Amino acid sequence: MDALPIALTMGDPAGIGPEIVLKAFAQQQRERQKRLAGAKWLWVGDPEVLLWTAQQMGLVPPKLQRVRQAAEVAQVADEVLAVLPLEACIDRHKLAFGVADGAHAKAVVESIETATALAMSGQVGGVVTPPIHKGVLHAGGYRWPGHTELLGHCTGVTTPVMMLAGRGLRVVPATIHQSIRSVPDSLSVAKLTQIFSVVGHSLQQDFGLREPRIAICALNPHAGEGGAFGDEERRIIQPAMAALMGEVRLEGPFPADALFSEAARAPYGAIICMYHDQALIPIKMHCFGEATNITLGLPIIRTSVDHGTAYDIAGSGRAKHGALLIAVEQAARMAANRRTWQQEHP
Ligand SMILES: NC(=O)C1=CN([C@@H]2O[C@H](COP(=O)(O)OP(=O)(O)OC[C@H]3O[C@@H](n4cnc5c(N)ncnc54)[C@H](O)[C@@H]3O)[C@@H](O)[C@H]2O)C=CC1
Ligand SMILES: NCC(=O)COP(=O)(O)O
Repeated sequence: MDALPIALTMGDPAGIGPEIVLKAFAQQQRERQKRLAGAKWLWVGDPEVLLWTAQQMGLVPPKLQRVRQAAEVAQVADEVLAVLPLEACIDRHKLAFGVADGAHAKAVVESIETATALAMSGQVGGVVTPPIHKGVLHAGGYRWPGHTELLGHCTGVTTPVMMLAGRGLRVVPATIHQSIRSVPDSLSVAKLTQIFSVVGHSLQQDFGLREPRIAICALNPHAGEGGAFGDEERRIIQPAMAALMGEVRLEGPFPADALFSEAARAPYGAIICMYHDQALIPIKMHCFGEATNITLGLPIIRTSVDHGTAYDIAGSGRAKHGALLIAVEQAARMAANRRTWQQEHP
């Protein structure tokens, strides 16, 4: 068993996050012996949210034990969920499933910041984040569109990189939460070079691939067809690839529509895409509910589910929790891989 617990953040209290934590923790307990890492969980959030969710949904309320620091988790019994409460609270009398409420943003952000600080100081092995609602953060006055950008801020990393991985496919959007209109202007040689380098390093360090090959998607249809409709491939993507020649095995830029057949993608450890949907549509078609959202390039391990807050089904009991269990296992596996890598590359 990993000595360090995995921190789970609170996520959006009005979405399906608390429900999938309750269901996943119960399953994790039932299958404790066979589950990969067996790391203990530390839920960082307002305990009232879990109790309220269980009560509203008629679920057996979990046994919770409040702790003041991560080191206490080792003493918490296996069948009990350790909880690190926040300073900011959620008003359970105003909490309603499926309602985006900017008043929750402070606690949502504090949970992520606290868990990240625990990981930065080596008190937890990684951070797993149930979904947040980006509109809630925005309404609460926060400028980060999502976890990825907030985690970059908390860890002092200027280019945090999003990856979604599942059933043998790993995709990376080079641009994330921004308008499609703004995508071409925000691609630069420097930015892509940084992302390509982060992905190459992470495939070795976190995923244990020795000499990963990485496919790069073009931005334009048919990779611009020799400049007939778009020249970002020639002006930006190719020079970024050239800058890493001999360091990272990059191939492309390929027309994106041709890359996602099983045969085309088979040789690659990851496919780097130029914008959010170019990456996320194929992975969600491939294995929605089983993929993990991972932030690369951070000094800590962070994984998440591949889905959002699902307000449309929050409170109905229909939320599937499999992606959360997979995300926890992925975090534990990455932490182990990273430790091995660091021992071999002091
Ligand atoms: N990791 C994160 O924090 C993520 C947050 N989001 C945020 O979530 C909010 C809602 O996003 P949507 O685009 O509506 O995507 P969504 O993933 O929340 O929902 C899309 C569809 O999938 C269903 N679904 C999602 N998760 C499910 C589960 N575990 N079990 C059963 N059905 C499930 C929903 O009911 C809905 O029909 C947005 O604010 C978005 O930004 C979206 C993706 C990831
Ligand atoms: N579409 C993925 C997503 O929105 C998750 O973003 P993040 O909160 O992990 O940055």
